[in-house]
Amino acid sequence: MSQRPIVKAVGVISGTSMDGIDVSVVETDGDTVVRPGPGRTFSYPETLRKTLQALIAEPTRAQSEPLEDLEQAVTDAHIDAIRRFMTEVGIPASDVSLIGFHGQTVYHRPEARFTRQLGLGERVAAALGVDTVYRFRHADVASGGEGAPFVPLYHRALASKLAQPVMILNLGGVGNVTYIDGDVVIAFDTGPASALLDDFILRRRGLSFDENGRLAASGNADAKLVAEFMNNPFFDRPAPKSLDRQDFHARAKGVEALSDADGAATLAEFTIQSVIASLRHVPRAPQRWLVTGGGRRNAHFMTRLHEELGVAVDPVEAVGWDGDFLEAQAFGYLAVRSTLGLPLSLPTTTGVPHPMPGGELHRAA
Ligand SMILES: Nc1ncnc2c1ncn2[C@@H]1O[C@H](COP(=O)(O)OP(=O)(O)OP(=O)(O)O)[C@@H](O)[C@H]1O
Ligand SMILES: CC(=O)N[C@H]1[C@@H]2OC[C@@H](O2)[C@@H](O)[C@@H]1O[C@H](C)C(=O)O
Repeated sequence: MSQRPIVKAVGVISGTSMDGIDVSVVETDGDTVVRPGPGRTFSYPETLRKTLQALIAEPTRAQSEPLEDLEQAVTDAHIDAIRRFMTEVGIPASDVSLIGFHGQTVYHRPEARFTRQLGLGERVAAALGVDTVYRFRHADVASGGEGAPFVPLYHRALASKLAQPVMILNLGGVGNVTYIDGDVVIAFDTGPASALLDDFILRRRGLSFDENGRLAASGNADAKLVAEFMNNPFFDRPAPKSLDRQDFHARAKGVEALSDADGAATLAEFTIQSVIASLRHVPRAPQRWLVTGGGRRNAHFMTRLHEELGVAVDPVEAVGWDGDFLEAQAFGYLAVRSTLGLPLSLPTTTGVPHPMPGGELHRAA
């Protein structure tokens, strides 16, 4: 039995896809007890989303401009999302002990000990009257860690009763895996998930993603180009390792010569092969993969993964989790861990020298 009190924490994140602000809630002791609640996604105002998309395409600006107005606007969009969430699911602020506020990643360069998430924790705490934890990744990066992925300890808590080893795969803008086998937790970013494909479909068709992977499934992947993409030292680099959303964009230009369908098929295959390459960095091949993030809705990804891996590949809903809100819940869970001084990351999840606490707490008053 856990000795720690169980509290209600709201977690909020906008991922690298910038497709919306995800808010969810978890009741937890910050350790082994995790009871996920409902979640909601709220879109950024269109102009704000466009501003952010333009910003991440210009790494020098994302790295060094002060971006004060933008950071306020991003924060206010999150505050609005949390307010709407609490109203819609009927949880008053007075019932919430803590908010875990991830913010919006706009630039991530752990090798330079730098990661940037736009978001003002003190503004959230003051506006909502709830203690708020933010800046989750900073202590990790400052001590030489990758600063990502951070969801693995939440995966571990959720997966404690599943047959192991099990692999949890998040297909967001960037892909990441968590390998869990008892006390062994190995995590790392795998490569692009939907980011390259999303940007390609937007350029070619004016659509924000390839619904159900239909276009990719209708084309033929260019094997030579896929092999070229995969001929990248990143895939042999031992874990832990992490990526910026834009890391593969410059190298993926070869698809421009292809038709819409073949280009989509080629980029999708790059994602699949980069996921398969993750097996190079785990001790045993898991007999089950659980897929979370928006990419689990891409039927072409799921079919190809199953064909290549030859084992069960299921959306996380197969074990009762909600693949739209695991990341939001994770930052609620990590906020509680932060206030307890418990580690948020491990040498095997981010490469930190020792299990690393982190996050900064802003009191509501
Ligand atoms: N029905 C669908 N068919 C195909 N792809 C989909 C579908 N629904 C969502 N996606 C993909 O999922 C992406 C969003 O996934 P998700 O919300 O998990 O990303 P994120 O959390 O922003 O990213 P990250 O985990 O990298 O921070 C979309 O950009 C889209 O490419
Ligand atoms: C720096 C950053 O925001 N990284 C994201 C991104 O999106 C997926 C992958 O790359 C993962 O490493 C991370 O997000 C999740 C929430 C994580 O930290 O686990």
